[in-house]
Amino acid sequence: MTTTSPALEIRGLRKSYGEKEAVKGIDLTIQPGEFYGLLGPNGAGKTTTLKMVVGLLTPTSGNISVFGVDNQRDPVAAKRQTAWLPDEPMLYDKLTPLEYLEFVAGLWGIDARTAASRADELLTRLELHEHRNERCEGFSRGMKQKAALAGALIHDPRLLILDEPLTGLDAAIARQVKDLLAERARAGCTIILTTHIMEVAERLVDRIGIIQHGQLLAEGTLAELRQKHGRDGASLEELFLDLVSGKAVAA
Ligand SMILES: Nc1ncnc2c1ncn2[C@@H]1O[C@H](COP(=O)(O)OP(=O)(O)OP(=O)(O)O)[C@@H](O)[C@H]1O
Repeated sequence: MTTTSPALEIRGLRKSYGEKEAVKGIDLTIQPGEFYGLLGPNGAGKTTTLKMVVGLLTPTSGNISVFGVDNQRDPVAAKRQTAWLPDEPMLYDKLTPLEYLEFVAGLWGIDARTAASRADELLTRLELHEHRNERCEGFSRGMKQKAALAGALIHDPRLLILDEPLTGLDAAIARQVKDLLAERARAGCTIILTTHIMEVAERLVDRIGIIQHGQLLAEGTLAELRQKHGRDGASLEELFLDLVSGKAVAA
């Protein structure tokens, strides 16, 4: 591992489920501190790609390095630096958020004092502090999502990967989550998220990758995407729809 390594480097990544090839040779480099949005239609291969990055799926071929650590050669070291928030996070419903965070911190081997202070900070930041001793089973979807996000952040990961983190959240909770992510990004955390909400990608992320049929169709900042595709002033939604429908030529 070196300090100059990209936060994430993917080379020639492929994944087949039986006969079906879901990811067809993706190359992607994300630099430390970048906030990256992965967009694509349903079934494009976003979740499959990210699950390979976090070590939940084994690639059919290709390489993935997290801060210079090959995630197949040294999966534990790669995972230590990474957090994964799936689209349907699993919480232990019988635990309170505080117990859940203590439990997750314990899995990472974080000492009790550090865990308690991080849990306190995260629960306060996400406005869950007053519910810290209530069981998660009575929580709304948004509260559960926030507790799961706190769990993902408890080991202070350098790379945070979130699959559809804002789906199904009301406006107030979505704002809290977006603000926390923007804050983490400003503090230097590398963040990758998938979303179908174009406004989120447009406002929150630095760089966008569009995946379709298991391949990276286009990549860049919004300004770069507009320029590359000759669509001055176009919204991300317009660009996205033109690219995936083939009206704009991918570059
Ligand atoms: N466990 C699995 N077994 C077989 N096929 C799968 C499996 N998981 C995903 N697929 C298929 O692989 C392709 C890519 O799926 P994936 O979930 O990665 O897409 P996605 O871009 O995340 O989609 P969405 O936006 O709908 O979440 C799809 O055709 C999907 O049906």
